[in-house]
Amino acid sequence: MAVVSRCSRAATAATTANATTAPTFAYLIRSLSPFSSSSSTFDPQNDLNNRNKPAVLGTLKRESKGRNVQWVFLGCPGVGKGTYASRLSNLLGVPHISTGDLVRDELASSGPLSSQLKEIVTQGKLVSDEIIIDLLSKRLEAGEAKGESGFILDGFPRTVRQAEILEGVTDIDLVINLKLREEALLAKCLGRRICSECGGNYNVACIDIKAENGRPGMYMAPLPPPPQCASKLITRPDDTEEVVKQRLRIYQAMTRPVEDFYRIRGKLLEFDLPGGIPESWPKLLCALNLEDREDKQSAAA
Ligand SMILES: Nc1ncnc2c1ncn2[C@@H]1O[C@H](COP(=O)(O)OP(=O)(O)O)[C@@H](O)[C@H]1O
Repeated sequence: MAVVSRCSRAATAATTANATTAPTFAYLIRSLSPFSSSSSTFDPQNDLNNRNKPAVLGTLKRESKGRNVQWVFLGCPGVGKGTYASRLSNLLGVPHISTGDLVRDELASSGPLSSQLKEIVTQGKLVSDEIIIDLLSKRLEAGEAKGESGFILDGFPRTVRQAEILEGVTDIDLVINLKLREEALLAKCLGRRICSECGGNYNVACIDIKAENGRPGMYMAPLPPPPQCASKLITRPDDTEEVVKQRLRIYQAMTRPVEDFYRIRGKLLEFDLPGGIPESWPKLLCALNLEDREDKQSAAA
């Protein structure tokens, strides 16, 4: 996909040349986390504000000029964080890092954490900050080794504590808060399907909310799999009605406050999804002052 930036702060960051922030960030997120061996008694205020933060952040902020984007996606389960984060990642050439995917990879690996994680995830609960930061640090370190720079985070931070840790180690440029009408969220989660072979994400739900009491209707077409994937579809074990409702409750309790965390720092971009990908993608690009030339060309063809 080709990208043209039209002058927002966010888009400017997107198109500037790469620099060397990623190594520092992966190292810092591990070393500043409350669980690193160098920090035995953690008090977020003391540790981040007084002890570690000023020195390392000074270095990081100097180095971060002219780097790739460092964005975060927030939003309820089923809103489409993965879909839009992945599209922006292709457009901007930065990695899309989903902590939900990291957890699922760890589960699939049958490593030492997997039985513990399985119980937490299938109950719709949050994994501990310790485990999630460890998984994220490893992913960032692997990315650094491949020369990655910048990121679009999806699913992290999910608690104010995670947001404080992240804010202590790097400058997040922008937090995109995706919002979708509540009646669509459950149906979207229940309609999610993954191809067990290629990992492609599809959705069999057809959302058709009629206009009512002055509220406009909303239509979201299904995203069907291509024929070669159709017989290999699986459903995430945590996408059952009971577990999705629990995840939505946990989002309200634990993640909603993260929106305020970024709102008061002037980093939150609220984006109400108007419908499915064909309506929402161009509007999201417009809100970000970005343009997807290839998408436009294929639409015009
Ligand atoms: N930042 C995080 N903190 C704690 N747990 C997480 C985090 N990210 C992912 N998880 C775990 O992985 C599960 C799946 O995450 P994700 O794919 O992002 O789901 P959702 O569709 O609910 O946004 C979560 O329900 C949670 O158990």
